[in-house]
Amino acid sequence: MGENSKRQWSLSDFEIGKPLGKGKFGRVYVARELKSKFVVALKVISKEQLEKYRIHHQLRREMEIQFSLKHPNILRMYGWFHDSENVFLILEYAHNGELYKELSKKGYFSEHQAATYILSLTKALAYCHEKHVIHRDIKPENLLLDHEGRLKIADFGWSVQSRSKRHTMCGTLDYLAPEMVENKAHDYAVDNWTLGILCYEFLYGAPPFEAESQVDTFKRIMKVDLSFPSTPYVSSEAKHLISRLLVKDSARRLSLQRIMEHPWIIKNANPIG
Ligand SMILES: O=C(O)Cn1ncc2ncnc(NCCc3cnc(NC(=O)Nc4cccc(Cl)c4)s3)c21
Repeated sequence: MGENSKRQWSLSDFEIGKPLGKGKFGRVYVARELKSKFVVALKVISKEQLEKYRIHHQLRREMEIQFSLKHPNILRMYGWFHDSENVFLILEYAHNGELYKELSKKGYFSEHQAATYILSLTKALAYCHEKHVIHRDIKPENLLLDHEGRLKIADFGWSVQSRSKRHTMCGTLDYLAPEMVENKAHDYAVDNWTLGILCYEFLYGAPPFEAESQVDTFKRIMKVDLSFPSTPYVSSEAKHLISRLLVKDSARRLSLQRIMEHPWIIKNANPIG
């Protein structure tokens, strides 16, 4: 598929399979490219919705970003095409679906599994930051698993698309760093904060500042009101890493490089996760 990514695609090049899921702006199907038999995910986005919500520029920005990113832990976008009604994104197929379904099923992950996912995310974010791409909206809904269970950031380019089924209809605050919640200019370090949130959620099954109302979540984030339940058992190294990421002063959060070298990651993560 890679060598053809420049050619003009059309729907007749594909055999459409089962629907994978539906977002607010369209559905995703498994599809097979007829000549190469290559299996992809095809995201169908209605042009009417793009116009209605005036988000075609966001889609274009996402496409530019996704085309320049090639990393084992970032879901590939191989190409796109359109017809009179829809825009179609030709995406890498993540056979094992959404990570958060795996998290809901298991309740919480082992330290080995959590550390492996955090290491994959950290490597993907370090790659994005090298390419000056920040804040890729990393929450469990935007994380997919390939056929080998390898984590893929499937960034939807913006939060509304994130189908946050597990929270109230509008985007959840749980993953937002203080400077974002306060709507301050944010920099790369917001992703480091979110890694702390995800590490906590992978190990305990819920994000650290979850609360009944958005106002209470906001207060807990601004206070960095962090506490560790006594169960499930979590090692002190894991708690140390989380405490070094959920730091209000963005300049004092552990850098991506230091996360990769942290004892908990070195001890627990599968290096080829
Ligand atoms: O389908 C599922 O529920 C889960 N699932 N399961 C397996 C699987 N394998 C691959 N992809 C999946 N899902 C699509 C992932 C996306 C990546 N990039 C996107 N970009 C986007 O939607 N952009 C976009 C849309 C509408 C407006 C605008 Cl402005 C931008 S969607 C998969």
